[in-house]
Amino acid sequence: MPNIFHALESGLEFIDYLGNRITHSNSKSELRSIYYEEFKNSEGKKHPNFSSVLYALRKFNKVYIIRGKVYINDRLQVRTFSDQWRWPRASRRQSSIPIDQDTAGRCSPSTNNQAPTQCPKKTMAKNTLRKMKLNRKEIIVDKQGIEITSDPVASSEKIQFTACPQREPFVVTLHIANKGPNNVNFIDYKALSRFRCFTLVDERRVSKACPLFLCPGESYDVAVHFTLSHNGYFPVTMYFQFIADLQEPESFIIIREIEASVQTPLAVGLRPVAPYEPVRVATYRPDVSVVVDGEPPGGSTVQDMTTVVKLGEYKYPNYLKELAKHGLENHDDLSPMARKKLEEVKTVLNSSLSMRNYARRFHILLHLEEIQMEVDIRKYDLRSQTLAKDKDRRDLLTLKVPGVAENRPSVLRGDCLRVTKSEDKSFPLTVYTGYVHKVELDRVKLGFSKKLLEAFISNMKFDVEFTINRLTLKLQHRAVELAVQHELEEVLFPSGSLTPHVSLPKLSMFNRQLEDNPEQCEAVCRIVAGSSKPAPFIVFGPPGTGKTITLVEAINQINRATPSARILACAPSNSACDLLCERLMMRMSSNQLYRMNASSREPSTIPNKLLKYTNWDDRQGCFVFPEKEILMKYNVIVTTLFTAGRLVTGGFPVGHFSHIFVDEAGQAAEPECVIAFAGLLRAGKGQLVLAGDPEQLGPILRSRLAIDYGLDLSLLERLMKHELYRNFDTRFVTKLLRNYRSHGAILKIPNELFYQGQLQVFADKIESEAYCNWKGLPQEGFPVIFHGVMGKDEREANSPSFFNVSEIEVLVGYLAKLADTQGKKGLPKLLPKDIGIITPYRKQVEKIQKALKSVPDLSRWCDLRELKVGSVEEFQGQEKRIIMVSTVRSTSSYIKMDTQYNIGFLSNKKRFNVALTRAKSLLIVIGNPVILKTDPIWKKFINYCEEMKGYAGLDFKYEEEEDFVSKMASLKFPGSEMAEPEDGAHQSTSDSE
Ligand SMILES: Nc1ncnc2c1ncn2[C@@H]1O[C@H](COP(=O)(O)OP(=O)(O)OP(=O)(O)O)[C@@H](O)[C@H]1O
Repeated sequence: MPNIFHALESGLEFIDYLGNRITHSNSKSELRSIYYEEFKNSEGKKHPNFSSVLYALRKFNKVYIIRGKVYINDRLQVRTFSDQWRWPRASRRQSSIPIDQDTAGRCSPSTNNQAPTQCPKKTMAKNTLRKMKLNRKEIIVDKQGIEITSDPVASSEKIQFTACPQREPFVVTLHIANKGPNNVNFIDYKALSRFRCFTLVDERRVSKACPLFLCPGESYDVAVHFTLSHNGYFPVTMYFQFIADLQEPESFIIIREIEASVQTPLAVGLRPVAPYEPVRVATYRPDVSVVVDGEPPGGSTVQDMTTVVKLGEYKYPNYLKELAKHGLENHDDLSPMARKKLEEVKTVLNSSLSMRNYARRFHILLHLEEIQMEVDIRKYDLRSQTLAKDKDRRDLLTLKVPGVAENRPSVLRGDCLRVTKSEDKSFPLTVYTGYVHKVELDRVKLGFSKKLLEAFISNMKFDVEFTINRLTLKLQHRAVELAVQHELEEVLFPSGSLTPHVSLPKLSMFNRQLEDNPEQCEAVCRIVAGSSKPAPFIVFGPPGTGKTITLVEAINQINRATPSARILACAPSNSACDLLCERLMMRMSSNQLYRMNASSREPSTIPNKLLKYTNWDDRQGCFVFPEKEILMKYNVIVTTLFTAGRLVTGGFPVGHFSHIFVDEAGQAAEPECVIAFAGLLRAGKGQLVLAGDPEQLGPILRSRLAIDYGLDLSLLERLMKHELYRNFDTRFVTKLLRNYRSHGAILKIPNELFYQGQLQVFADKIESEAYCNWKGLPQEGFPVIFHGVMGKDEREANSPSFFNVSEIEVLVGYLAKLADTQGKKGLPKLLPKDIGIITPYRKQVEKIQKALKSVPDLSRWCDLRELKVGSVEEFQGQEKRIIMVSTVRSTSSYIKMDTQYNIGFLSNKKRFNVALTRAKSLLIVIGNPVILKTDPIWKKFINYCEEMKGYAGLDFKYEEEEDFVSKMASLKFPGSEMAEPEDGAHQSTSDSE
């Protein structure tokens, strides 16, 4: 809150400044425009915002306001100026400048392209931005004799400078010279940027109210004083307006772009390795081809488990592709078959899900998803790519695929790519299929036929087509069919009528912590007793409420009570399965517990401590799938949902598993979840247990149609709408609400946003308050930091992924502080494994990992590899003492792209929820507040941090939206009216994708 006397002083100065332009009553919005456009930043002084000034003037009876009009109190003496700042000077030298008087009495030079007043300001502002981008070349050049040079000198059309964070101002001087033969009037200039990290200084205080007459040979300096105390990237576009010919009062514009970068030396090592150049997309080649098959990575898997239940092909009918193309609407282009089937398909999709339409409906939805996947994968095709011989294995070729680590495209070990020689114009065309042997950060290693390897010469160019892996789709198709065949109606659509009332056993818990939580204890007892059978039992609850712990306890109890019990424990992701395994291995030997990985998993991602429980055979250097009979001896098998399908294929008898658990069940689409039990579970005999939270990450799907007809609904979420579960009948469901993970301040916003404030804070005080007195906190006792950084989201070389160096610098600064303070003044000793860094883009992960290695302050930690850096998906179900989040985004026009590719934090509330609920004691979020605040959820979080004084970093105010819009709308640019653009937080005109 600015000092009221300071605001009053500014207010009086402003009234003085208005001089004879002030009338008895002025519209508030007009005064606001003049205040921001002309007065606030033109005197090298820090004036408060307009509202504070107006408030002070009213408070001291200098003005009063009635219906949006500001009335000057008659008793107030308005000083009138006649020095060089005011109109008299202008009129003295060039009285012939035509001045329009607008409704508020403001004077402005007439322009022919004055925007109509009825045009909404926001649209005008957006048009201005669009025009600036489109006409950049035209408006940046010197013209009509005016030349604008700068110190520092511009290179590549930009005035760029890099500074270390500093308190002293950095000055950019703009030298405006009239080198032409005619007089020119310098009538106005503005700095276009939302950020107030600078002040404008010019001796004569040029403005429309006070233009400057430049004779040939005359020049004038304008200085921009930057105050740069924070890391980041601060672009400012300087806008200069002139009138050349006094008879033809059309103004002309010249702009200059300034880019200030504030960096530490660390940033130098993280710079883009090469300018971003998007990969070129292939053009389509003829369909008729001869296919030469490559070498799959078969030698790297030992398959002792024979195939008993074959997986069908489940190809979609052609008519469905036609129907999908037209959004399941009738269309003239439809074939007679498609037209005939349209109603049938729509009837199935529009009817509510039941056992009668179960398989048919999911077949259609999965087909629609596949059709969309086929369309989407074509976007990644490449042309004229060079393959290279692999250094380690000469029988493999490597191909650069820049987005592969972010699943753009999704490529797994064992997948197949099709390549053709770029110059090959033969007919039919020869297509070589290459099998993926290894996926690395930005390249894949491929096994091709001998024929291609023999003909291969370096620098040979190829066109590449990616293909989709149908295995996961086929497994889902088979699962929904098996669910019907094995009559799982009471599992999928439980009536509750077959569920007997059972008495609950009295159990002493392995994990004594659970004994203090009646809900967890009851859930364990009910699962052990099978109280919901044949209906599934659901453990439901927000983050950190002990769902996984409850499942693990139940598994241990079953194992003790019934050693002959056979348990399958699944989750959608490898990381969630690893976590289950980690917690189970505390009480189970490697003879009892088996972690079965898919052969497509990259072996290096398996945590070391799990190795002896897994099917990775270090001696043979490959994954092993043992015989069914051997596997059936394990008490507990842990697999992902998809890999559970391998057990069905291997012929595990129906009913072998007495219990099937699915953790993080809200993350899987229903057919994916069904893979874990269809063909394995005998209804009535086996117990299915689901645990999850629909507010955390859900299924990722591509087809809009499939989503609209419900494929994105998890089985857990669907069942939770069912009467038995909705009313929390304790025989079927336990709702956990005690959060044992996090400090209350960390939970506050997710709790309000997603759980109606029902979550209760039960975290251990010593652990959760461990960082409340850390000296790195802006506010003692509040272990949440939002650190505002005005960074730049960059890309490099061919990679579509983003990174933000300024955010990494800030992040590393916090890490260094943490490393330095650990074990001191009551702080716990800290190890790299206690910290997690979440960021949505693979490139940022890579750059953070690089930065970690290069910072001397962090070298005291010997095993930095244990500091996990990854996406939200990799953190679902996990927790760390300290979580740092780098949001990366700093340009709003990319947000749509993030939504399209299912990455990024904005516009995905589930990702926000998971990321912000992983920390136990300290949460540090680093991001661009302007961009993030465009999202209501992030806005709430940042406002909360500001209110609680947990806000750090970028401390200068950015212009309020209304003021910025007014300023932009008032600018005059050449060029026709454009469609609405997207506005960015960076107002540099060169922002481009
Ligand atoms: N009854 C309890 N008493 C004390 N601590 C507990 C209790 N139950 C769970 N915890 C602890 O709470 C933390 C979160 O548990 P867990 O990972 O099982 O939660 P979750 O509900 O599965 O979380 P998420 O939804 O994020 O996957 C763990 O550190 C666990 O040890």
